[in-house]
Amino acid sequence: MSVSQDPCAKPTLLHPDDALPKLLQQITTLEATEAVALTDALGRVLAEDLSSGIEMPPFDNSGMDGYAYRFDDLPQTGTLKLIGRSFAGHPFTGKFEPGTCVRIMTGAEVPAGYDTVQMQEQAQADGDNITLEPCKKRGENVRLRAGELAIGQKVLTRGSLIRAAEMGVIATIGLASVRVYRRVKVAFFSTGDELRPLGSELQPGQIYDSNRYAIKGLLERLGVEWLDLGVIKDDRESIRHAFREAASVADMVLTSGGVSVGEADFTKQVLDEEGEITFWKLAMKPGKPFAMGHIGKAVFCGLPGNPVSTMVTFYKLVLPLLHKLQGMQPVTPLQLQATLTSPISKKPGRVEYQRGILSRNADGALTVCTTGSQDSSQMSSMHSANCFIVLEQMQGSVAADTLVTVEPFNSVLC
Ligand SMILES: Nc1nc2c(c(=O)[nH]1)N[C@H]1C(S)=C(S)[C@@H](COP(=O)(O)OP(=O)(O)OC[C@H]3O[C@@H](n4cnc5c(N)ncnc54)[C@H](O)[C@@H]3O)O[C@H]1N2
Ligand code: MOO
Repeated sequence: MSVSQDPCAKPTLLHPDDALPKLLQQITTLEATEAVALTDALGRVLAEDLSSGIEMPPFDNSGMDGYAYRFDDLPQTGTLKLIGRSFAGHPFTGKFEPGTCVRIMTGAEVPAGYDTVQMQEQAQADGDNITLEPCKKRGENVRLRAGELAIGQKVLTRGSLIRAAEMGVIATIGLASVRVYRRVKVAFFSTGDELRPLGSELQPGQIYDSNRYAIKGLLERLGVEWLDLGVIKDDRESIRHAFREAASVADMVLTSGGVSVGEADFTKQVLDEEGEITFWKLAMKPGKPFAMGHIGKAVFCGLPGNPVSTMVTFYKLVLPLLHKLQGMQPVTPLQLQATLTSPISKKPGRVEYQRGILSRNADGALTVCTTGSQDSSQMSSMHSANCFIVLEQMQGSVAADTLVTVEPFNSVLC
């Protein structure tokens, strides 16, 4: 039995994995950088390599609340004489003496001469006489000076996204400010005479403009600066005006709708006149009519109007472009294998990013099912998903119990 081909697939259309490097070649990272206080750096991209100017930890310190002692003094003695205390921020000021110990707290400096810490649960105190269960090895419960970082050791590289962990790393080495790339500016608008603002009453043939809100959500998650130009009528001059305004302020102009072949699909046509379309259509579903180019100094990305196509092309194509524009190191999506719990219907021809729900079954194995109808007009299929099920270009339908590739959503979509 012959398998019918996806009628939207053409042999000339590129696989998204082959298209992406070509799209990325058209992106030049922003040159401008700025110094920001660490408190304002979350979500920004580091524009410099960072090396540590200090040793971390800066002194030998205890990993437990207990007693610091010299390893060689036990087990011969068993009982040691307590001669002082070392608390975090209040080091012991006395001098080491053989056969003694010092009461010590977690993070407090291990005084010179002592090399091991026994936790207090393994100790018995009788006044100043401390009987310790000997530690198994020298250095137990001691965090050595420079054990984590030496002076000059690189801690973060240029292009790192500053998340909570990087905030912590930067603070660890004592930097109150860092140099980051300036924020990318993105202007976006929706096109379509059928689109109505939220809160208005729908007349026959009209729908609400949902894509602009999804795009705004994606851009906010990314931490870029954005300008929402609203809904633009399916009219050449209105679209032309919107393009000019967007390109005058933004590094990237994003549109939704009007990139297919319909008679009112003016986005691509106007951009052809005002700038240049350098790429159009690829072998992916949803998202085939994605267009890219430039207008003035701004990069142009034309997202297909079907709501799911808008979100998927943003996530799979625009996101890596924005990452490069803002200087971020490329991110390779995490892919896992999971067992499909119900069959999937697919025609060979395009790579499909079906919306999936990834979970673990009672045996702890990863399983996945689709969110139901995969029509690209149904935004709700994105809402209930937590991953894409990635089905390769020439693959046909997939039976239940087959292992499939899944890509869990990252924080931009979650
Ligand atoms: N003859 C062909 N028709 C279509 C093709 C094709 O190759 N040949 N491609 C189909 C594919 S695939 C897609 S995806 C869509 C993309 O079309 P456009 O980018 O031109 O988008 P529109 O025609 O303007 O709208 C498509 C669809 O999406 C709804 N829409 C548009 N904008 C919004 C919005 N902001 N919020 C909510 N919904 C929106 C619009 O009402 C349409 O239903 O073309 C196929 N057609
Ligand atoms: O690619 Mo369209 O995005 O199939 O709906």
